Amino acid sequence: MTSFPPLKNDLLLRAARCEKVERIPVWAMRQAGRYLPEFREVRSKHDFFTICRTPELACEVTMQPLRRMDLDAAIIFSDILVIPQALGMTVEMKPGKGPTFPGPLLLPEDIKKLNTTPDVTAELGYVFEAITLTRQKLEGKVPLIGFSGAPWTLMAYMIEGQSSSTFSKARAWLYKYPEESKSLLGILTNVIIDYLVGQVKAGAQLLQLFESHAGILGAKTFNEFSLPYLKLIASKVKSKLSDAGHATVPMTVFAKDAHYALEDLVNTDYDVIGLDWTIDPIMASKLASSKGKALQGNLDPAALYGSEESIASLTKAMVKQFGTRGYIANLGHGMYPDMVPEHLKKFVDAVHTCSENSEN
Ligand SMILES: Cc1c2[nH]c(c1CCC(=O)O)Cc1[nH]c(c(CCC(=O)O)c1C)Cc1[nH]c(c(CCC(=O)O)c1C)Cc1[nH]c(c(CCC(=O)O)c1C)C2
Repeated sequence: MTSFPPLKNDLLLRAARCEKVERIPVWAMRQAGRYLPEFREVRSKHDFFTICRTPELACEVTMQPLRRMDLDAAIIFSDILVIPQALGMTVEMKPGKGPTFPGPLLLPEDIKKLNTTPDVTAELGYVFEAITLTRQKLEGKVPLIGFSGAPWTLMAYMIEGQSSSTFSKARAWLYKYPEESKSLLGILTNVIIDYLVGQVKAGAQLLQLFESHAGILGAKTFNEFSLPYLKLIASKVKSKLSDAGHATVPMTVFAKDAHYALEDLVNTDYDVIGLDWTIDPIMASKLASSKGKALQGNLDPAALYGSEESIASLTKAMVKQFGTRGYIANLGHGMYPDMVPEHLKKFVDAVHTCSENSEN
């Protein structure tokens, strides 16, 4: 096992375990990326997936936001779509269009064309290397978050072939081919489990699952095609790490727009439930605290388009609603590319100022 510099700021990990904190930890989804001029500079010289596949470049862009603001976590620079690539699919990142699959899954027979049991270290070892390098480079400043897309969200892109407001092709599979859909979700689940275990062994200190397209499912389809796989991932990642004699790490599930599933998610093995901005903090806090779960979120990212004064007052109001125990401040979704870094800094500073010395 690689040894790393000791962690100097463990606020995120303590909050994730609902332990006492001196102040509330804060980070932002998509904190590394296109809204930062220094990222655009790197991106102007390299293809998106080349950055992901080159540990020095991935490490550099992971560190960029930390140089600008007092974030309490780093998140490894990568993308959820590296898993479809590991299964043998081609994914291109087209500027202005986002991810594109030239050969999406059209019919269940296409599943047979996938490499359904990839050697995760051979295919995704570059992510593990980037994590190990970044842990060294962080020098224990803050914890490093690893992540993966959740099975349904990955399946949605693999069938749709690109982003979509309805993902109607992917949703059609759930009704036309329910059994084949479950078999694809099972294939993805197995790969995700090994991928996340590998990330922890490489140095990730918390794991986040992005079920970014939970909102296009309903309560019934979520219960059938998302929740069972999310549950399996949390329990298996933890048991596999324990069986390997490795310490487990806290796990966060972010099922965007799955307001209908909050109670179910609180009853899983995830330690932290990520909330989008449509969820009422007080209602969510009552649910989560009764089960000893932490919450993460949930300022509307669009609030960062407002004035610095309004960012500070909205942040203060949000922190007051969530309380200080078992809470990680974040946005309710990722940064948008046209945002100004100074406004994210204002959000981060506002969390610090209004939560310092909070005792509970
Ligand atoms: C965690 C993460 C992701 N992508 C990137 C990161 C690392 C950066 C960070 O968080 O700091 C870099 C990351 N990923 C991408 C970019 C921009 C690409 C470029 O530079 O051209 C960056 C910086 C490309 C990408 N990749 C994806 C999209 C969204 C497409 C859609 O709207 O449907 C896009 C635009 C898929 C994707 N990728 C990711 C998600 C889950 C989070 C979310 O819901 O936003 C999703 C859905 C996760």
